[in-house]
Amino acid sequence: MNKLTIIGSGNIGFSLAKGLVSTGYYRPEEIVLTRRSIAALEEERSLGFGTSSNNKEAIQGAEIIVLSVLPQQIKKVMEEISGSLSKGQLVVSVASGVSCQDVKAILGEDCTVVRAMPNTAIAIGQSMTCIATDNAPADAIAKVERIFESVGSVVVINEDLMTSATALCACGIAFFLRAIRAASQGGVEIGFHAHDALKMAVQTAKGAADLLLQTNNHPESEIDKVTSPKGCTIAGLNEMEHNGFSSAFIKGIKLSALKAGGLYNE
Ligand SMILES: NC(=O)C1=CN([C@@H]2O[C@H](COP(=O)(O)OP(=O)(O)OC[C@H]3O[C@@H](n4cnc5c(N)ncnc54)[C@H](OP(=O)(O)O)[C@@H]3O)[C@@H](O)[C@H]2O)C=CC1
Ligand SMILES: O=C(O)[C@@H]1CCC=N1
Repeated sequence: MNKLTIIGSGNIGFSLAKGLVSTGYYRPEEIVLTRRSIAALEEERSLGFGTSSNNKEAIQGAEIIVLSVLPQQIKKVMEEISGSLSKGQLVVSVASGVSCQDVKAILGEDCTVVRAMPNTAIAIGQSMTCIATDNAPADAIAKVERIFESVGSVVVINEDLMTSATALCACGIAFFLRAIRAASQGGVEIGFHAHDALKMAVQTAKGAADLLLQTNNHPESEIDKVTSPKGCTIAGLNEMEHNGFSSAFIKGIKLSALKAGGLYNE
């Protein structure tokens, strides 16, 4: 019997499955992944996962069902599986902008629903995942927490902050990746070959993140250590700020949060 069925083996569903297997939390044969076409699940099959294009069959006997389709696709999926759920099955939705109440409106008010908002670093066990629920029992939340803690860090938050979590953490991966790309492009302009510039930018970004994780210091206190008086760092930093660096980041995060909240009813 499978323990976990992931409906929607796309970017995040498949990443979640791979992450959970690579950290040893589940064995591949304990996870079933679905898509609308069985032919599209070849890679999943080759890795030993169960695969199916029949969502109703795929959820039979599963302890946990993860809904990992687009917000625009989830209604159809929920309507399809509604009525096939068994008592005690836990539903975890990773869909942006879909509330626990939206899920229960279709799957039934007595359904236990927990929302999770991971990011794609889940594939390598480095996700920042936010978890929320309206009224799932503590043991259900703890179960979901343990799963996502095996593939990164977890914060349990109020459900009304889930769209904000989407912007900061799930979309956030893309924002930091773009910042790294921009740094490497700057590196090329000042003399490095692209592959060296990218390697340097990536390791520098990793060092910055690890500094904060390991010291718990505020970013600005670490910045103070880099910015020599009349030096080149403060000159570059201030030039970036004059061009709206922090402002652009903040505005982007605010717009993403706004957009995330409206995806279900688009
Ligand atoms: N990508 C990310 O970084 C993150 C995404 N999310 C959320 O996760 C959800 C999935 O996003 P993402 O993985 O990027 O999207 P994808 O489009 O990559 O994945 C969705 C998957 O669902 C499958 N699918 C669609 N309809 C059905 C169906 N009826 N039955 C079974 N499978 C179906 C699609 O396959 P096919 O078309 O072959 O059926 C596809 O593989 C979204 O709600 C998103 O908001 C949350 C956090 C991060
Ligand atoms: O862009 C999106 O809508 C999804 C949700 C969070 C990350 N990717």
